[in-house]
Amino acid sequence: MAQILKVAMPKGRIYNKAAELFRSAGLPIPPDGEASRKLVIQLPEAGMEFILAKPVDVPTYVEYGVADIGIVGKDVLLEEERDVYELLDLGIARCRMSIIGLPNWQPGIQQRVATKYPNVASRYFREQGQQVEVVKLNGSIELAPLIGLADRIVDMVETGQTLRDNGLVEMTSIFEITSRLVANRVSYRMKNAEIQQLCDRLQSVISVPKL
Ligand SMILES: Nc1ncnc2c1ncn2[C@@H]1O[C@H](COP(=O)(O)OP(=O)(O)OP(=O)(O)O)[C@@H](O)[C@H]1O
Ligand SMILES: O=P(O)(O)OC[C@H]1O[C@H](OP(=O)(O)OP(=O)(O)O)[C@H](O)[C@@H]1O
Repeated sequence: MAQILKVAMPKGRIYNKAAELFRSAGLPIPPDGEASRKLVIQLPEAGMEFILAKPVDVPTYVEYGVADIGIVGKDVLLEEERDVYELLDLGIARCRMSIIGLPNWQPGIQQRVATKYPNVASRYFREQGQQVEVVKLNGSIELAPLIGLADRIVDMVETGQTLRDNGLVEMTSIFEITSRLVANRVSYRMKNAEIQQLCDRLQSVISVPKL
């Protein structure tokens, strides 16, 4: 008998894009929660349960096995380094992670970088042999160079509008980011048929190659 698949879905900008993908693969998915504050939605007829999570927490729920699978940005996977299987590149919520600064930026003796991604930033600058102090912020990262908190930032660029509106420049793009389907290691074995079936259906409607 098929087992219920618990799916951790990120609230926010990925949700609707993921929901569209699921629907075009013929998989039912609840509306984006605007009408309701319900966080766990059961769809027994589809053999699924959806957990509506904060995006950064999705890999945590999957690693601990309270969700069998989840959808999450590659940026979060790189930052959180949770022990999960990355099964599919869904090709949605495409953007890039970049080093950004003021147009007149010059390397100083003490360099400070602000970001939502302190682990990714520290790794990147270490690999580049650059000594920088990394400051963690939780949003509006572009403020940091404008008001003198940091020389540069590591942040997401999608349309480039936020950079343009704040007179900042993209210096280097370090990763291409898309959303990924991830699985708990035990669930992947115990619910392999269900997970494989979901992957096959999603794979048939996405336009990027299997990882
Ligand atoms: N313009 C963008 N800026 C940031 N992330 C983007 C962008 N476009 C796509 N993404 C992807 O969407 C994911 C979720 O972003 P979203 O803003 O919904 O959540 P969040 O950054 O955790 O915000 P919040 O703290 O408000 O919940 C990111 O992890 C990234 O993979
Ligand atoms: O290139 P763009 O299309 O302008 O998108 C990039 C912006 O979007 C994200 O911010 P978000 O909207 O998530 O707000 P935040 O500052 O609270 O993180 C990101 O941190 C950039 O600021």
